[in-house]
Amino acid sequence: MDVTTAERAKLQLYSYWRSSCAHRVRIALNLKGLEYEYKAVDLLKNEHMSLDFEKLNPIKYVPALVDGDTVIGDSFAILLYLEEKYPEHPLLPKDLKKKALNLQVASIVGSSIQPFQNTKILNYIEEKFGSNEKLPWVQFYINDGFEALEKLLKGVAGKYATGDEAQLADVFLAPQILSASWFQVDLSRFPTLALLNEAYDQSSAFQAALPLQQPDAPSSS
Ligand SMILES: N[C@@H](CCC(=O)N[C@@H](CS)C(=O)NCC(=O)O)C(=O)O
Repeated sequence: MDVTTAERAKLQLYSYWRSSCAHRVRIALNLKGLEYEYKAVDLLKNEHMSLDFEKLNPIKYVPALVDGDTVIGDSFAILLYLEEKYPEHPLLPKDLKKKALNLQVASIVGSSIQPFQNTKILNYIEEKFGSNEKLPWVQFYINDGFEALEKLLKGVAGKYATGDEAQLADVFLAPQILSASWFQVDLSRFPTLALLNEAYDQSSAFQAALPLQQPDAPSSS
């Protein structure tokens, strides 16, 4: 379905600058050339726990997307929605094998890496086992996931993860590789991922989605 410019103006993204899940959606919106209103949700002030935010996403996580009368919580659901409604710059290739690979990469990041580095779980680890256990915990899950991703993408990746266009896999990988650096993960162990990261650094759609470029990032407040 083609969508008019007036309808596009309705997009609102509830985001937190440092959230890797919101970062995914920002990249996709930029790749698709969709304008959106940035609605900052301060996780440090627990704004995601408010009753107002709960109406947007009952599980109380960012991101959430509002498109007219459609409200979607969860980055995966948002990305698949955007993909169907706004087909420009497709994130999923027609080739079934490549499509499955994109979904597999997205799922590894979204289900087998990122949930283990979430604030909620890190607070729990700290409370139960002490603050020293947090970093090795996160590093274990990132390294474990990155080993799988490296095996999957080695020899398959082009400029981007599954070819020469940025697709869903890249939308998930770029924020995860960035947050791995926050947790001092050594990317040189993963040469394919390191090369992809260089491509992300050179893309304006990826650059504009970076945490420090967001209106709620500390340097811009
Ligand atoms: N599966 C969800 C996960 C969302 C999620 O974990 N969001 C994080 C930021 S990346 C969050 O809101 N964390 C708040 C908390 O842990 O309390 C998605 O992909 O949107």
